[in-house]
Amino acid sequence: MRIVHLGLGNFARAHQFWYTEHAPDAGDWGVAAFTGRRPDAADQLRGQDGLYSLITRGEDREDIEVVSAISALHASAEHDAFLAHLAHPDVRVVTTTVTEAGYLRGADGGLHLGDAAVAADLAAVSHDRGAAARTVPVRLAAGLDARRRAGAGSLTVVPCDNLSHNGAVLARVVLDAAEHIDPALAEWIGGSVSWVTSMVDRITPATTDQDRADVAAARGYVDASPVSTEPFSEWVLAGAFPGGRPDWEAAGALVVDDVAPFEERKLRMLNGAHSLMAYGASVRGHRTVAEAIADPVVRSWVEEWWAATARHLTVPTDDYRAALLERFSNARIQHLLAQIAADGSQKLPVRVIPVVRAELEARSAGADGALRPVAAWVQHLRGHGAPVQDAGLPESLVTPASDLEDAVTTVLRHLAPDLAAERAVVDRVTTLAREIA
Ligand SMILES: NC(=O)c1ccc[n+]([C@@H]2O[C@H](COP(=O)([O-])OP(=O)(O)OC[C@H]3O[C@@H](n4cnc5c(N)ncnc54)[C@H](O)[C@@H]3O)[C@@H](O)[C@H]2O)c1
Ligand SMILES: O=P(O)(O)OC[C@@H](O)[C@@H](O)[C@H](O)[C@H](O)CO
Repeated sequence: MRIVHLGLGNFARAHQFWYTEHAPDAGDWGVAAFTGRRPDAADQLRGQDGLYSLITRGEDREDIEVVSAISALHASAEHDAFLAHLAHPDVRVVTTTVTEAGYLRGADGGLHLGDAAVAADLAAVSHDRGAAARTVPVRLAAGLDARRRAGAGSLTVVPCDNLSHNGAVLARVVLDAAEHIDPALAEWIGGSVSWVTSMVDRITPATTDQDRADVAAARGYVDASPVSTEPFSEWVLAGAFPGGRPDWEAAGALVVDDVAPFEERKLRMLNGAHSLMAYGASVRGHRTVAEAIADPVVRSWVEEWWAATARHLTVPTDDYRAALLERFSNARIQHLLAQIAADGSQKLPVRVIPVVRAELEARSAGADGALRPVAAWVQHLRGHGAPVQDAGLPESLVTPASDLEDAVTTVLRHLAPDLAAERAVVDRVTTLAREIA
């Protein structure tokens, strides 16, 4: 085993594990996969030796393949096993898919020291290096400490969540944790750990009973935990791998000097449109992305959002937009808006607000395409459409004011205080919110 993965979810199984499976040197690697929080995913896959069926659903054909990249399965609570893997010199790469919320950043981008779980983990690990830690930044810092003490050598960490500059983001929170535990650990990490930034893309919904039934019907075996995904897949990485890596490029990954232009386009155009639909289209009674994009009103909102984002990107967007429309319209992918709606407080500030600012700066009259996702989020927080699931939501936004304009002001104050002070912006968001619900 030479890769350790944190956050055994569907996306890792459709994406990073798939690339590892299809690398020509796959046999030299193998993944020790840990769940992010609950043990369920490991329990389910243990019953089938880590094997699972990947269903690729295109508009007009479906394929099923069995992926065998997982070599060991662990629940997140198996902290001793995590420390042992990280202390082993064979392990060269750590990957993560723990959602945006799992990085536990504070307002300044550093580790959220005020978070109760972070504080408890730091206290425990500072006192006893082997103590169980639950939060990702402290788990990783503790694992790196085990590696340092074992003299197991350098390591590369590759975050695979939808976050801009995810390598730097993860480095910062882990280094903050390390500094707190032992400044010498932070110094060792600075010299021995490489943080790779990666842009990941493959639409992968949660598993349904239909997925299980489809595998049983097509293959004649029971898979408790298949994954269904789309044919499209992209992985763009930048950074050093001093200890080596699978030949992911041979499986289609792209290694570049700068991920930023790919990342910005994807996060804004794809994930931004997803967020807009999750909040705005669920209010109109739609359940899935395919249903939402088939609604001409929603489609016009998405087109307007794309036009706003495209005006401020440095890479071409025409083909990308056309491909996105096709991907969103793939009705065989049952991507639930309620799933995408989670954790908006982590997403809007990075996906939507920069576009709002750029639009307001560039076009003094109106910026509806960029402001609509904010208006839709306000209505979501007020109880319209998909249910709110957002552990990081600040107290002030849990129950926004019943008066719409007051709610808009409160939300804007949180997202961009300067904009909350601009009458024209508050009025426009209020009008757009009224049109949505
Ligand atoms: N599903 C997709 O289409 C897709 C595509 C690109 C990127 N991603 C990225 O992958 C992430 C996971 O998506 P998924 O489809 O695998 O979801 P999933 O629900 O199947 O898995 C989520 C994983 O994250 C872990 N997790 C959740 N919150 C955590 C926390 N606070 N701390 C530690 N671990 C935590 C869970 O335990 C689980 O292992 C997304 O949030 C996104 O950043 C997903
Ligand atoms: O939780 P998010 O918003 O980061 O992601 C939800 C979906 O937009 C996301 O999973 C996309 O399907 C994915 O990013 C496609 O590559």
